[in-house]
Amino acid sequence: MPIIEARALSKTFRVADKRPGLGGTLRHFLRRRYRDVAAVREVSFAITPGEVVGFLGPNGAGKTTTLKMLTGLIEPSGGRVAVAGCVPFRRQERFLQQITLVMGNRQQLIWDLPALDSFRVNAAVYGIPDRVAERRIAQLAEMLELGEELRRPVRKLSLGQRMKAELLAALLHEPAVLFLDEPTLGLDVNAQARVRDFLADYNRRTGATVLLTSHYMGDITALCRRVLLIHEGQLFHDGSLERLTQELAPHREVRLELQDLQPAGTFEAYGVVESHQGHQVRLRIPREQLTERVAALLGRFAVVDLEVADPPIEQLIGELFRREAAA
Ligand SMILES: Nc1ncnc2c1ncn2[C@@H]1O[C@H](COP(=O)(O)OP(=O)(O)OP(=O)(O)O)[C@@H](O)[C@H]1O
Repeated sequence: MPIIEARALSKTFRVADKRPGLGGTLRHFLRRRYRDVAAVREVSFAITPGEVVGFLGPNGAGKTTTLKMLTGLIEPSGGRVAVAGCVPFRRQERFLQQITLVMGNRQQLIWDLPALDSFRVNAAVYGIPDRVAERRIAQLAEMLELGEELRRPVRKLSLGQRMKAELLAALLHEPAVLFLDEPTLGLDVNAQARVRDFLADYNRRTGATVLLTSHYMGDITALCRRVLLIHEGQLFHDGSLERLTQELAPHREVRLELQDLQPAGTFEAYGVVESHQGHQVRLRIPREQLTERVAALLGRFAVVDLEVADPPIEQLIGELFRREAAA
């Protein structure tokens, strides 16, 4: 039984079609014109309990709008959606008790108070008894490596500490479903890694379901076996990141470090030469010919180092959408 299910889920926003300047404002005032923006178009997917799913797509693809429909913040224009057996937009208590939404660019903690005070407010809102709340705060604080910081006003915390405190606040009611929109936004590499480790650990310990958007591919590769890729409001891919990489890049990249210099043109027979400078060579080789070509390279040249990699997924997705836009 899926815990999140979307069927032909759609959202169209009606936006004012106003020309710039005073003239435009006056004209709009006298004769209002609107146009429809189809932010999400017939998106369908099902997520089973315990899955950690990445939600990818370029800016404006419709990720946040989808998350808002899944959490009941906005009403779908079409289709059906169910989360934890509830219709999100009804915002029933039973639903709110089972979900949480964390947005990297918004905060729910009270700026001038210590995070601990905000946690107590949250605990009261969710009807969590004091002793239970204290125990959960202690447990989550340990997992998140938070301590004395929680007694300082939130405004005095670093971005990374604040984000971890936000996560703690969002998880206090032990939701079964976590919707995370850019949870590592703006964090430095170390803080990103800590938030990531925490999420992986939390999922392992509690079996919570996670749907996560991130511009940092590192988050997605570290956490998600499955990814949904959305583009211009439509679902483009639903499956493993590996399969997405294979679909987008039917080749792999081979990087060689040679012992001896070789003349230009030497490697054209082995693949598409992306660069050849001094002892370093980068080749694109079709996946199905990889073993045979690498064996041939190793047989023919003195190779000091060899690395086989997939092209970066950001690059592949970027290329794909540029190709689509040009078509
Ligand atoms: N309240 C709104 N009113 C009108 N249009 C909106 C509204 N919210 C979103 N849109 C439009 O819907 C489309 C999808 O936006 P959305 O914020 O869901 O994208 P996103 O994938 O989350 O992008 P990003 O990665 O930049 O956050 C965009 O064209 C956006 O301008």
